[in-house]
Amino acid sequence: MTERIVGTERPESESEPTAGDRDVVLRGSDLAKTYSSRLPFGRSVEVLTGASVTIRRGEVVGIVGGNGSGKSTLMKILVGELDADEGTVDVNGRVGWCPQDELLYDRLTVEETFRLFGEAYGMDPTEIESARDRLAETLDFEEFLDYRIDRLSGGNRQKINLSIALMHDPDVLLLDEPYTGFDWETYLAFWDLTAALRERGTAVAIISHLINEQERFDRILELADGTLTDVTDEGSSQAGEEGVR
Ligand SMILES: Nc1ncnc2c1ncn2[C@@H]1O[C@H](COP(=O)(O)OP(=O)(O)OP(=O)(O)O)[C@@H](O)[C@H]1O
Repeated sequence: MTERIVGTERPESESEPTAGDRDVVLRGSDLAKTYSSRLPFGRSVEVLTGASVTIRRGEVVGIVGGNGSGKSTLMKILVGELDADEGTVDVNGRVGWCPQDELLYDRLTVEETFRLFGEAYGMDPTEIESARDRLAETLDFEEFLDYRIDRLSGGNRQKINLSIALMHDPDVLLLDEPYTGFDWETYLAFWDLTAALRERGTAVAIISHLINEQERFDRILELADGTLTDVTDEGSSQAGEEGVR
């Protein structure tokens, strides 16, 4: 089971945090994960073998890797949805999480969806309304607020999925393939939103196959063979090989 340390308290044995450490909002250290087969002669899948990642306030980090390299597994461990076999996750602040598979309920309207998740986050009705209206304006879904989720297009569902992860103003936002299905204008609006979050000190980690504009990221990490490597300066040489374009 992953050891999760939430908040600013650190084990007594560790030395005082440095100024750089105080900016750390999320840290995964030496994470290992193998999916065991339930079948007697089935194959186990060793996905993470000691992956470490540190995410600091106000940075935008891209996480790339081939299909099946373990990006979603890593994200699920970082947000606490899945336990690692080994390693620790250290969280300092509120986490927002936008998974690849939407967490939306088909029969609710967009408005009801905001209310449901807002209440779960402990927000009051005024805070919920103002977050909803701000995000609806930025991502341009104001006209769909009274639509049921199952009546929305894929791109609009994805906008709501992203907004739900954002509405409680998290300190670190983890996004798994966030712009799949976005049209170009929404893609640009997404980056405006990310720039505004970054400006406010929110950290944003984005899993994507498609990193076609590297300058939008402060760092790019590649997940391969179970570990993460910083490839920020060699991104272009990875093109075509690992999906960094
Ligand atoms: N619940 C599970 N049980 C068994 N194996 C799993 C499970 N979830 C994922 N896997 C396997 O673990 C490996 C990593 O999967 P994961 O979804 O984390 O990769 P990914 O990099 O996010 O892939 P993609 O880019 O295709 O979305 C894959 O081989 C996958 O088949």
